[in-house]
Amino acid sequence: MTLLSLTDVHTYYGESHILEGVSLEIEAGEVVALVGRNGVGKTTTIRTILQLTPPREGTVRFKDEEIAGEETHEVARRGIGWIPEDRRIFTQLNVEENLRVAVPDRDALRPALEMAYDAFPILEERRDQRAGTLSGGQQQMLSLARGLVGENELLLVDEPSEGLAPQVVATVAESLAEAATDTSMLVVEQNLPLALDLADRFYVLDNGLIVDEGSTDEVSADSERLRRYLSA
Ligand SMILES: Nc1ncnc2c1ncn2[C@@H]1O[C@H](COP(=O)(O)OP(=O)(O)OP(=O)(O)O)[C@@H](O)[C@H]1O
Repeated sequence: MTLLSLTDVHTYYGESHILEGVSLEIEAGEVVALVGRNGVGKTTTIRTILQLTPPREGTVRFKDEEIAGEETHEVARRGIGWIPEDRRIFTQLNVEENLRVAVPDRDALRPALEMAYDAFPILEERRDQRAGTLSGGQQQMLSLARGLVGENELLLVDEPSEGLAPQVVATVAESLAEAATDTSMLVVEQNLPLALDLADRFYVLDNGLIVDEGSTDEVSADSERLRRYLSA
C-alpha cells in the first residue's frame, strides 16, 4: 500500500519557487532517504508534507486521501510525526514532561516511557532535568524519543545526525533502525552511510527536482552516482 505520495508538487516561499514539481512515494513499511546538497529543498519537502508550507500546485496524498491544504494539526492527527532539524524540545520542561506531551493517551504513557528509556538510558537518568540544560546530543535523543513514542504511521526525520558526536550518531542510528521495524519513515540526512544503511530506497533532490532515485542496495556511500549531486 502506498502510504504517502507527492505528485508534481510546487512550493514557494513568497516569490521563491523552491519545489519545482516534486513527485515521490513511500510505501507502508518503507524507510526512504531524501538526500541532496544544502539548500535544495529537503526541509521544504518535509514542511510541504506537514502543510507548514502548503504547496501551491500538486497533490499530497496520505493513505489515498488528499491532505494538501489541511491544517498541520490535522495532518499530525492522521499519524504523521515530525522530528525537526532544530529539535524544538520544550526547554523549560523536564525530560519526562517533554515525553508526556507526545503521548496524550494516558494508558499508552507507561509503555511509551519504557520504550524511550530503553532506547536512550541517559534520558531515564536525567528524567527530572530541565531539557534546556541537556547537552546537544541529549537534546537530539529527547527530540527523537519524542517522535518515536508518538505512535505515528509515518515519521518525517530531518537531519537526525547533524551536529552530533560520532558516538551519539551511532546511538541515534540504532534507535532509528529499531523504530523503522514498525514505522515508515522519510529521512533527510547528509550522512550518506547512515542514510543508505537505514533506508530501503533513496531520492536525490537537486534544485527543487528529484533527479535520481533507486534502491539503496544499488548504490554505496562513495558511489559517483550519488556523490556528484552532494558535493558543493
Ligand atoms: N522561510 C523561508 N523563507 C524564504 N526562503 C526560505 C525559507 N526557508 C528556506 N528558504 C530557502 O529555500 C531553499 C530551500 O531550503 P531548505 O531548507 O528546504 O533546503 P534543504 O535542502 O533542507 O537544505 P539544508 O540542508 O541547508 O537545510 C533555500 O534556498 C533556503 O534559503
